[in-house]
Amino acid sequence: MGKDVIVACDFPNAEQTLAFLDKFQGRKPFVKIGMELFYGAGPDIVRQIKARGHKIFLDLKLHDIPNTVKKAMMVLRDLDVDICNLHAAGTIRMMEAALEGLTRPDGSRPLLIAVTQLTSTDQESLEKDLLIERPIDEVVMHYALNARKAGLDGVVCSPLEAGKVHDVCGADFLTVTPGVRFADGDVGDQKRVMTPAEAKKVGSDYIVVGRPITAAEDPVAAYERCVSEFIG
Ligand SMILES: O=C(O)c1cc(=O)[nH]c(=O)n1[C@@H]1O[C@H](COP(=O)(O)O)[C@@H](O)[C@H]1O
Repeated sequence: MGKDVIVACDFPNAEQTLAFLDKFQGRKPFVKIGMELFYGAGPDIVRQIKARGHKIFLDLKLHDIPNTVKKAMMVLRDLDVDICNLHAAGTIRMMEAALEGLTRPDGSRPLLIAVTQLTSTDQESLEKDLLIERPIDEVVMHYALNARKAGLDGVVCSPLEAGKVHDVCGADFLTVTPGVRFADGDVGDQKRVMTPAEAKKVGSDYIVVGRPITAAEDPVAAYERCVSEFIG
């Protein structure tokens, strides 16, 4: 899979999501289904969006004991999505168990990536709330290396860390990067942000963009702007 813009469809139900996707007419953006939509609409929304021809990143950020994560992944593998994720903080063993669960009997599986540190976390909250007294990019690299050791395909991180993750883990280790904002846009609750053009320069493989597209007056124009800045 090449570089792409993934649209975070953070809506509470199927109706709003499908009405949003209808605006794109012939185009089929790569879609992220996160907790809000999955909990609101259930697994059927994955099948519906897949049937419309979109690639899907199912962002449920699993984080539990290895056995529970493995069994949950065995359920998710039948949804036939393109990318799944979990929290790297769940340990290397948990990530290995997830990979076992996600692998189908014929050996095929969706890509699996691990969240390193959420893009809403900054150095201050890392130290004060999480009691991790290390530079945030060092923590991200450590978690990325753990994900690679477990056999995962890449990580979710800020575009600020994408270049270094590639240096440390290899050029083909995927960097899927939310925390993307236009230069003239609202940052909201994101802390570690870059523009789509900056994310391109530092070598992010995918950018994940939600509100700058979904809350725009013209979402299709906002999506096109992301594509032209990030892919050119
Ligand atoms: O795993 C994710 O997708 C994710 C990880 C992370 O560190 N930060 C992050 O923002 N996300 C998701 O990326 C999307 C970003 O949305 P916006 O902030 O609206 O662009 C949301 O759906 C988040 O759940």
